[in-house]
Order: sequence, then C-alpha cells, then structure tokens
Amino acid sequence: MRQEVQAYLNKALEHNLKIEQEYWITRQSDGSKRWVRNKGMVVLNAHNIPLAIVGTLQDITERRQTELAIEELAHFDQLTGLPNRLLLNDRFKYAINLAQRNNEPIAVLFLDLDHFKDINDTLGHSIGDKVLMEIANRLKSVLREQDILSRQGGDEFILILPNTDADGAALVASKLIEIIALPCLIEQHELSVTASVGIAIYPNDGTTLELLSKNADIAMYRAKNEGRNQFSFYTPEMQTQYARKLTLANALRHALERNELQLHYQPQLSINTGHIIGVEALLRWYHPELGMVSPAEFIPIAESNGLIIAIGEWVLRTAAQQLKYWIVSGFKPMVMAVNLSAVQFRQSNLPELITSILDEVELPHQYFELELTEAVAMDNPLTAIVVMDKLHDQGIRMAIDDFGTGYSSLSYLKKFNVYKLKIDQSFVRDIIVDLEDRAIVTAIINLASNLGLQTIAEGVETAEQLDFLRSQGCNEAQGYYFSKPLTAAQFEDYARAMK
Ligand SMILES: Nc1nc2c(ncn2[C@@H]2O[C@@H]3COP(=O)(O)O[C@H]4[C@@H](O)[C@H](n5cnc6c(=O)[nH]c(N)nc65)O[C@@H]4COP(=O)(O)O[C@H]3[C@H]2O)c(=O)[nH]1
Repeated sequence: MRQEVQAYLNKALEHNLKIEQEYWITRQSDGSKRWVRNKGMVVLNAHNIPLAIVGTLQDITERRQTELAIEELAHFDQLTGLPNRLLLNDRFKYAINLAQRNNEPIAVLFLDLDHFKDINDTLGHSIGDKVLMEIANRLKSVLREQDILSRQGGDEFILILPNTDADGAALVASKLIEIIALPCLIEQHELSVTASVGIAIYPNDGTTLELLSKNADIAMYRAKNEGRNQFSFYTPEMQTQYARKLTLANALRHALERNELQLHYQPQLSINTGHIIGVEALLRWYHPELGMVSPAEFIPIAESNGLIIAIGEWVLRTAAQQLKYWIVSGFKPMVMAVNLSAVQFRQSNLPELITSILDEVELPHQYFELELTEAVAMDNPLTAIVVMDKLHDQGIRMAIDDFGTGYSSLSYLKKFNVYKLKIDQSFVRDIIVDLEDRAIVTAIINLASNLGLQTIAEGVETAEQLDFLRSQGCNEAQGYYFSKPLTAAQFEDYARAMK
C-alpha cells in the first residue's frame, strides 16, 4: 500500500496532476488503522519545478466501513457468512467459463434440511439460527477449495461443484447427508437434523445457474417424497411431474371457494351383524378442466403448501354437518370416520378445533372418529400421545389407519389412546393366496384384541376375504364388496336398502 501511494504521488509531482487518493494509514498514537482521503495539488515555482503538495487529508474510516458492510450485505448471508445468491451467480459465471473451456461437467446441488420448521417452531428462532450456522460449518468442512457453497435463505443451500460428474456429486451428497445427520448439540438440546439433496449436472440438465438450480430443486423434492435424508438426481420426467404439481397447486388454491371439493362416504359394516356401523368420509376434487383429481395426488400437495389446514377444517365441518343431518333425518346414529393429515395433526389447536366444530354442529362427540396413519402417529409418538389423550378426554375416538405398513413400536401402541386399528388394504388384497399376508392380518387382529382394540379391514372386495376376516375375529370391514365410496344421496339410498 505504502509503495502504491508513493508511486501515485511521484507521478502527480512529475506531471503536475491533481491528487485524489484513498488509502489507509496506521496511527502512531495507538497503532489503529484509519482510512484517509487525500485531496491536493502540486505547487510549482516560477520555473515549473514542484515545490510542495498542498491539500487536505480527511479521515473517511467510517464511510469506508459502511461501504464494506454494504458490500458484505449485498454478497454474503448475514447469519452464516456464506455467499448469497448474487455472489453465487458471479462465481458460477467463472466456473462455467472454465467448464466450457476445458469441457468439464459441473454439479449443482440443492440441499434442504428436513422438517427444519419444527425446530424453529418448537425451540425458537435463535436455536434454529445456531443450527443453521453449525450446518454451514459442517458443509464447508466436506468441500474442496474450488467448491462454492451458498445459503439461499431459510434452510436451503446451493452448492456448485466445478469439474464434478454424477459419480462425484453422489459421493459429495452422501458425505453431506452423513455429516449433517451427526448429532447436533445446541445449548442443552441434542438435535438430530437430516437433509435432502437434489442434484443437476451441467451441461445435460441445464446450462444456466437458474435452470440447474431449479432442476436440482425439483430433484430435491423427489428425495423428500421418497422419505427424506437422501439425495436424488434430476431426470426429465421429473419436469413433467413438477409441472403437473404446479398446475394442481395453483388450481387447489381456488378449490374451496369455487366449491370444487366434495365428500364421498364409504360404508363400514360390522362383520358379525352385517349392519352399517359408520362411514368413512373421503375427499373428492372435481376441477372443471383437470377433471377428477385423486386425493392421493392432491393431499400431499395441499400438505406441502399448507392448504391442508383450510381444506382439513372444511372436511371436518362438512362431515360433522352431514352426519348431524342424517341423524336428524332419522338415519340410525353411526360413526363418521375422517382422515387427518400429518400437518393437521401437528396443529397445536387441533383438539380444540374439532371440539368446537362438533359443538357448533351439535353432534355428540362419540359419533366422530379420526383416522391417523400409523406413519404419522409414529413420526413423533410422544406428541401423538398428548394429542390422542386430549381427543380421548373429549370423547372423540381415534383409529390408526394403514396399520401394518409403518413401524409401530408396541410399547408406544400401548400408550396410544386409540379405539381401533385399521388393517391396511395391501394386506387384505392377497389374503386368500399370500400366506404372509394372512399371517400379518391374523397377528394384527390378535394384537388388537389383546390390547382391547377394535379392528376394521379396509379394501375388502370378495366374500372369501370377508370369510377369512370373520374367522380370525376381525370386527368390521369396508370395501368394494359392500360399496364403493358414495355421494351423500347415494349413501342414503344404500342405507335405506340395507334396512
Ligand atoms: N382398491 C380398493 N380401494 C378401496 C376399496 N375400498 C376403499 N378403497 C379406497 O381406499 C382408500 C382408503 O382410504 P385411505 O387409506 O384413508 O387413503 C386415503 C386417504 O389417505 C387420503 N384421503 C382421502 N380423503 C381424505 C381427507 O379428507 N383428508 C385426508 N387428510 N386424507 C384423505 O387419500 C387416500 C386415498 O383416498 P381414495 O382415493 O378415496 O381411496 C380410498 C378408498 O376409495 C376396495 O375395496 N378396493
């Protein structure tokens, strides 16, 4: 620096130039560094020989610090100190120039932490921030010097790995996933964090950062859908699925207000008496252009964009009103079973919401049953126990849906305040021919009976299946053998015909 300043002054003296220069100096008194701005001119004598330089030396340290802070703000993420999107773009330009020249691939990775929102919601943002800082450090430790790691905001990170093909990207992604999954001790909390990663490779999956990161993002969603804590490569078919998802997500926003949703009701019967003991409410979405969309397709979308909360409330209220109407119209009281999604189940006011709907509709609580899948109940069993206890206290029944497909720990099952286990239809389907399925169904029925729980088999399609279930002591059944899901009016005809 000193030499540069001197050279600049020499040149000014030599050519009689105006001086305008910024540099830092070390203050003699305390050794601190100060930025100064030097403005001046050369004073010549009568023979045009420089005599002196006159001017001002202004301390501009504060302005300089502000400029640096602005520069930092514009290019770096404040929390982790990692490059942000703007700087990532610059670095990508450099990487792509090099890749083009040397005919090399580049891997772009999109990394998103799984269920990070839960950490923020339950432990607060300051713990969430510390987790993000810790994760950023761990990610850095895995990368090479030429790799670029940036935070996109929230819990999303983008990585650019120059000269890396699919194999290399897979290796890095596994390492990242592994290092993130190590226990994370933040203050007194030992947290377990996992991440999902999507990978797109230049030039096959795109030649701009925008497209590559979009495709890596799409691949990341696939990794999430397939169970999280894993990576997935982008494929062109994902683009088609993604486009369909986007269309559905946009259309779903208006489904409620445009009255496009409906409930259908599938009868549930007692195996012993053959009487209707209840119905399961099943959601239907009819869109004027897209036609009938299956709940299996649109419910996961509604879960991911939060619309499930409003839709779920609509389902609860509509189902309660329908049953009330049937009871008032003289139909025999029965149970209305309603599916609960994972997101609804995590809503802290769920028990209060359901109670207030039932009270508003004036439907006795014992006629309402909530179906929660085994996977959701087991995802966070301790919370599930609390919610189930609250619902039980309100006299509302719970059933565990798709039973047998998850990994129920028996010790938890004992603590779940549930009334019924619903045997998944995948076991019922081949019950006649598949010995393993028969054994599983029998085991579930025995387990339920030992725990004092009821059983209902779903997806019963034939008399043989029903006979087997009856012989094993299954209490109830539901399926096409009795009836497909029906509109409210169709169900009324069905129930009248059964009398
Ligand atoms: N092959 C065969 N299938 C049968 C038979 N009997 C019933 N089914 C179908 O099996 C599914 C049973 O519902 P689920 O396991 O709760 O699975 C449901 C449930 O997880 C979800 N779902 C439906 N309505 C709602 C809702 O209101 N809220 C939430 N959160 N999820 C819902 O969507 C899934 C699919 O619903 P649907 O398409 O209506 O499909 C329903 C039903 O129509 C049979 O004998 N054979």
